[in-house]
Amino acid sequence: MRILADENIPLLDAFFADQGSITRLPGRAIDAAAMASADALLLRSVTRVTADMLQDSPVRFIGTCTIGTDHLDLPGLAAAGVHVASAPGCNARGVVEYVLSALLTLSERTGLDWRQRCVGIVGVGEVGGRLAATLRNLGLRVLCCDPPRKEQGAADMVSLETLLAEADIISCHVPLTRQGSHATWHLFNQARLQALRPGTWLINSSRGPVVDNSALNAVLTERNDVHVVLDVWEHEPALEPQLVSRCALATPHIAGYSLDGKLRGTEMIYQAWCSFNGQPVQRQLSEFAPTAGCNYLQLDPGAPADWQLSHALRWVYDVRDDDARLRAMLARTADQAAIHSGFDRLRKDYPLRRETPCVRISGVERTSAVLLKAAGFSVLGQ
Ligand SMILES: NC(=O)C1=CN([C@@H]2O[C@H](COP(=O)(O)OP(=O)(O)OC[C@H]3O[C@@H](n4cnc5c(N)ncnc54)[C@H](O)[C@@H]3O)[C@@H](O)[C@H]2O)C=CC1
Ligand SMILES: O=C(O)C(=O)[C@H](O)COP(=O)(O)O
Repeated sequence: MRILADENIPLLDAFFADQGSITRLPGRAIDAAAMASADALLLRSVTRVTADMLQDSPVRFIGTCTIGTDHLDLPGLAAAGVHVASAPGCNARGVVEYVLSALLTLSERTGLDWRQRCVGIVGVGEVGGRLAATLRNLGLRVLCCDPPRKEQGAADMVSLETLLAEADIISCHVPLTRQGSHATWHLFNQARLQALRPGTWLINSSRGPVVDNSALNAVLTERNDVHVVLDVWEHEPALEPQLVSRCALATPHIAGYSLDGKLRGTEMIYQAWCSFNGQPVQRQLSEFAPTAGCNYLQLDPGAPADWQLSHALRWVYDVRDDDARLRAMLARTADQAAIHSGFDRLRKDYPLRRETPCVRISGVERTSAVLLKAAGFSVLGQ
């Protein structure tokens, strides 16, 4: 069995070494020629695969260790008899922590308390659903917009127009789709961007083309009341430096880049591989990776509960660091080829980041403990 894999998949050998010979390539270098001599592909989000690209290839299994699948032509691959597996929800908690950190940062910069604002969530699946639950636990008013789920009977959904009219903060968690009645390509087009309420915070950590980037750039030229956070870009790894400079926070598609999320993605694809090949699952992530519950944060017991929450969220993940790294890269070059490689380098050399569930916090009062638990922390001794 010849396995062709993205070099950025962690624990490849631990899970797959005895399943065949593994060839590693940068994800963007995995092309039709490379696929022609592989039986299986293990990918992340940067490798596009269509049925046409596999015409000369024996590939029958594709596993993408990511939530998103828009890089794969799912109908074409299914028609060609290629089995595709993805990793739903693998890094959803990381994205939630990214959004919480962005809210905290915008709150500090604008002086507006994020916990007093109304949040509109567009796309209420693995990420959006967890974000909505966390924010509601923290006492925020949350509006949810998910027309496909509404059609399936989900209650309490609002239209996008209602959400645009009522939400102070909009966070986008839809898949990128280009066809069908709920296509999300340019869901945030010029008209909707212009219709944002004064002072709106708009966060996109789904896929770049969900927001029309050129329309956004134009709208931000006219309006400085809207605060935009972008983790994903319409033409990434290409970036429009002017748009970056107009964003309140700008990061290189790392919202879900917790170590836990990446490792979970590899394990889920290993499980799908075993199922596809009719073989038992013989390995588990816990054999190879440090388990949750290993980090401790000591908070000042006398500090106010809101401070404890902010401090703990910052300690888990601080979006300002990723924003600073992207801006520093852009300050060094205006050359697009260098920007492409700089963008990918920031992702490849991403610092270690662990998710909240592996954090235990000691030394807090009861009010703080309630708040911290609502945000997803386990609180020692409570
Ligand atoms: N920036 C990053 O690092 C990451 C980005 N993502 C992106 O986030 C997306 C969402 O992730 P999940 O929540 O796990 O996916 P999911 O599939 O669990 O949920 C997506 C939700 O969006 C809804 N939806 C589809 N079309 C819609 C529309 N037109 N308007 C409103 N809702 C619509 C679906 O019904 C579904 O409930 C992924 O597809 C991926 O592209 C995911 C993980 C990490
Ligand atoms: O899971 C997804 O969907 C994502 O967007 C991933 O976090 C992207 O990671 P890479 O595949 O680009 O490493």
